[in-house]
Amino acid sequence: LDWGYTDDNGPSTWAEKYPLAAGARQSPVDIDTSKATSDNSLVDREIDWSYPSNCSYRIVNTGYGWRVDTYGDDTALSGGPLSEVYKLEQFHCHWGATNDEGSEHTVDGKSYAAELHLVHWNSEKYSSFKEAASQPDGLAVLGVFMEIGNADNAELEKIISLIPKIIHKGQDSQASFDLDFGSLLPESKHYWTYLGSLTTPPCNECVIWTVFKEPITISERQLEVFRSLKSVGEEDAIEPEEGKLVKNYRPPLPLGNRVLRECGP
Ligand SMILES: C[C@@H](NC(=O)c1ccc(Cl)c(S(N)(=O)=O)c1)c1ccccc1O
Ligand SMILES: [Zn+2]
Repeated sequence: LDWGYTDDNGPSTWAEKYPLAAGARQSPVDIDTSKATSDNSLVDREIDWSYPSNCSYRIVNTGYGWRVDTYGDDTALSGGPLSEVYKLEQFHCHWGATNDEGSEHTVDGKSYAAELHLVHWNSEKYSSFKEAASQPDGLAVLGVFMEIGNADNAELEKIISLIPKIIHKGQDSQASFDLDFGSLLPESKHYWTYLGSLTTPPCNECVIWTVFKEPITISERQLEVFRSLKSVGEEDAIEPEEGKLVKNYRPPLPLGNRVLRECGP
């Protein structure tokens, strides 16, 4: 892998091959709640999403984690910090080796056990995800913190049940049952928003970030299934314990002189 999350190819090395990673508008960031400013325009235009509950989808092991590719036809995200309507392209997750780390954004220095990212692109202004990913307002990502709870997350369970089929990099599975993406979001619509980047190479500075304040819960067992994924292909003959994707999060970068806005207490 030319980049990854180990000591020799991890976040501190990315700028060597991906110069954008050293930019001034990088993600994730530590959310310093004392720096967040309320903005009435955010309150007036409530963030709104519509995901049909009968979406078919494909889950793939990209070597960096699992990713669910949606066929975003009748999906829509608008309002809040967004001036146009964005379509859902894919969603994926970041996690750590232990439960006290794993999220990418942190809140006053606190990490959550994992973080879900729903990646949307500005289909009103641009003609493809790829084109949008080269524009400053091209992508809109919803970030959802995940904390350990006793209950399994029922919607995530449908994804988790497919992971044993995609243990190795490059494997994918077409899901047969429906997934209600909306149920992966917290009840409260309160969030922080700022301008940032992809948190993975090539780290394009093209993302309007919206990070929900309220976490959803995931069980320890479910998180362990994530950590059973491998970053290498089936043909890479290595020891059974090697190549496990026990962590795939980028630590926070400086907010710098960017504005951090919030909607809701
Ligand atoms: C390849 C790698 N990155 C993406 O897929 C990706 C694409 C666009 C965006 Cl905007 C983001 S992000 N993290 O800024 O929301 C991540 C990846 C990471 C983790 C799990 C699976 C996986 O495939
Ligand atoms: Zn992500």
